[in-house]
Amino acid sequence: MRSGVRSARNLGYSADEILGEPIERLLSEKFRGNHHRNVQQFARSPVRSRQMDERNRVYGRHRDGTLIPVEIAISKINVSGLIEFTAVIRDIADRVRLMDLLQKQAITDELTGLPNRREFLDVVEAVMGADADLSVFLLDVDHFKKINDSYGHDVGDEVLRLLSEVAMASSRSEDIFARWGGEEFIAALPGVNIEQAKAVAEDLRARIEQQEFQHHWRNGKPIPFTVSIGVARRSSRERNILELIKRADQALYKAKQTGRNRVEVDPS
Ligand SMILES: Nc1nc2c(ncn2[C@@H]2O[C@H](COP(=O)(O)OP(=O)(O)OP(=O)(O)O)[C@@H](O)[C@H]2O)c(=O)[nH]1
Repeated sequence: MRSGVRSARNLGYSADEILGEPIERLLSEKFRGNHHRNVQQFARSPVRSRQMDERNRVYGRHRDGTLIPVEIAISKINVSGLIEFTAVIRDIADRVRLMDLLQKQAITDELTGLPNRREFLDVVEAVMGADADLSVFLLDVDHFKKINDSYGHDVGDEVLRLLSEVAMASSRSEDIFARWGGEEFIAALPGVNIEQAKAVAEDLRARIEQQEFQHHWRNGKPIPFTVSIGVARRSSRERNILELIKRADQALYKAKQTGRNRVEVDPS
């Protein structure tokens, strides 16, 4: 099919350059193959207009070769038995960028860059169906209020960021580590039994106590802090992530009650 393109400035062409060229030239390879069939289908269907937008992202090919997300509104009219098509192609790169950003912000904790509570629950619920081992731990900074009160809120924030870096550096790619809220963090360890989970938590607790990491405080002086951790393993057939977290929380409570800077395991 020859195009009657009037203007394709957003794809890098002037009207003179593109008028009469095959419209496939403006499509990415992925859509080129199916283009002819799609047009035929649309021509035969009773539908008179269609809109393709970011829900089923379509990409146009810019003259310089880059792909640009576009929205295409296509409609047809019957002119004395001849079907004519009109397509309006709109560059939606800015809109797509904004939507991607908003989507990312909705699932990310701003301070640490970790997944937030909602994202953690969504991701872990997806792996809850598997029958393999799954353990979680809840981690809480000890006397964090005192850190804020003694050094200021900014330093408190820095402690939270540092903690998330240390925990992320020691976690595996399949682990899900997230900010649960405030000074509480949570980890899901797929394929890990309770003894292994306890060892992972104990290792992290000890690394933090011994300050085995690089500091970047303003005056170079480390701020000593410790954490308490509660660990629980999914019992057989347990499918409710909140029940599992509740048991980890009870273990955490016990760790706090029995002196802090400890790892406690849920007995069930
Ligand atoms: N700097 C900073 N502080 C926070 C943030 N979120 C929560 N907090 C503070 O964390 C503190 C938590 O205090 P508490 O719940 O009393 O717990 P704690 O002082 O850590 O005591 P224990 O948990 O019993 O060891 C509060 O003072 C909150 O204001 C944050 O994002 N940044």
